[in-house]
Amino acid sequence: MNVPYRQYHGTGNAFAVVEAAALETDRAAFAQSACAELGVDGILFLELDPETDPTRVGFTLYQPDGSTAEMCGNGARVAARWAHEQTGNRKFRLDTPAGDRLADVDADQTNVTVEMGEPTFEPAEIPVESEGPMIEEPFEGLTISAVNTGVPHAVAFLRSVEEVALEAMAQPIRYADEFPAGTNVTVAEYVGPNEFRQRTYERGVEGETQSCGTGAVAIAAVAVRQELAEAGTPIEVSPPGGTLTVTVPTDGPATLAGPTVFEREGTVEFEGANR
Ligand SMILES: N[C@@H](CCC[C@H](N)C(=O)O)C(=O)O
Repeated sequence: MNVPYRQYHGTGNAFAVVEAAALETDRAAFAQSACAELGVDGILFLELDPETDPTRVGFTLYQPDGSTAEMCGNGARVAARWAHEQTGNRKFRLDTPAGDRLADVDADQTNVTVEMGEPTFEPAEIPVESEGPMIEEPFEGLTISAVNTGVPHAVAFLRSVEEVALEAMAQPIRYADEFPAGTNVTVAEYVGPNEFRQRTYERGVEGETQSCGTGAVAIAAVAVRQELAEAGTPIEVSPPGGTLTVTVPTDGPATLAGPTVFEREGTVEFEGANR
């Protein structure tokens, strides 16, 4: 069968959007082959419910290794952009495995802001095996803080993120027994007040991506907690693929904002059947 897709990226984090009804079975196998064929970091299966206000969008992300993730910051921004193109609306409620997330598409039709939920440092909610919040602890050669921003991140602040061998540094942490669900590994560099550089090794992609939205929020959440950035004010986080703006209030959900880009549309051949 041929599965239609539309491809986008959010600051370099690339996704193919497939309407949920187009493929209801064998999604893991489809994601494994389609991500490799299209060169994307995930397949977003999206389902619109135009009867609701704001319009509800069912959101499921399958990753290149066939796993699903509870949340994806850039994927959520791409999902809202796609939903805007389908409906003309600008406000959406994304129904993700991590919970409902409100998303707003700017009048420019490309910039999207998503509510990301409240970052948590509670070990059981990350999950990480630790007696208390894991903050600035020596772990597998880095000093890490563990936080869940919809998905788990181990965040390490470094003098510079540019030259480091990220995959080699990240893998022992990503697969450590202390993280029973695995973890994304994000390194951060302080550039100036409320400004950081980012690189992230992503679980599920099993490599570095050009951008990671939950990782940007994780950096901002740790920075606010460590008083390296100010709560409730815009924090600029720059992964290799662009710049994201994050806010982390003292109470309430963090937000993630940034550009989205439509790249192409087409069909992917798949040997499975839509049963
Ligand atoms: N790229 C995403 C994060 C996707 C999920 C992650 N790989 C995981 O398995 O936890 C983002 O923009 O947040």
